Amino acid sequence: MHGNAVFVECCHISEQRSQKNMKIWIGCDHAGYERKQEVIALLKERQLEVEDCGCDGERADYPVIAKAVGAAVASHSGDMGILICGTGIGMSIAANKIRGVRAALCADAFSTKYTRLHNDANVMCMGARTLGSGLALELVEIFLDTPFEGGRHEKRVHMITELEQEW
Ligand SMILES: O=C(CO)[C@H](O)[C@H](O)[C@H](O)COP(=O)(O)O
Repeated sequence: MHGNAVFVECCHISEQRSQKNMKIWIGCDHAGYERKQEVIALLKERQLEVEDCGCDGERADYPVIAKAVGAAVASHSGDMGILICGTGIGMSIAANKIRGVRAALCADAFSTKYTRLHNDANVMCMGARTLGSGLALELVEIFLDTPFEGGRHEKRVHMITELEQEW
């Protein structure tokens, strides 16, 4: 195999490996419970390791769940989080308060792809009352399958990390 092809192949294999080793931390409030069950089924179909941080269908306050998922993602480098509430907004506001979390509200394919490519988002937030099941599951696939592009975006993501130390 040509040197460059070997490199590309190795990157591909290591990407697959890191997907296999990666854990997905998932959580929802009462509004997102049913959608969360669908997303968990998809993740298991993809043989990903999933940790459910609640709730179990009972009424729940989204900051509590956002904290559980956000703290887990922030302390396990390479892992990712999925948070679902009514709109996804409360979850994203709360999760982004945690140092190391880059949570993105995902409601369309383009933004979902680019928040991985450009922002290296590590938590995706979705609204169960705003997105249908088909689109939500498609967005999960896009989020998981899109790598961070690096390059000029590295510096900007680093600047976000610096902001976390400053304020
Ligand atoms: O936080 C939210 C809005 O940003 C979520 O959509 C919650 O799920 C919503 O606020 C829950 O509302 P409910 O009337 O208590 O079901």
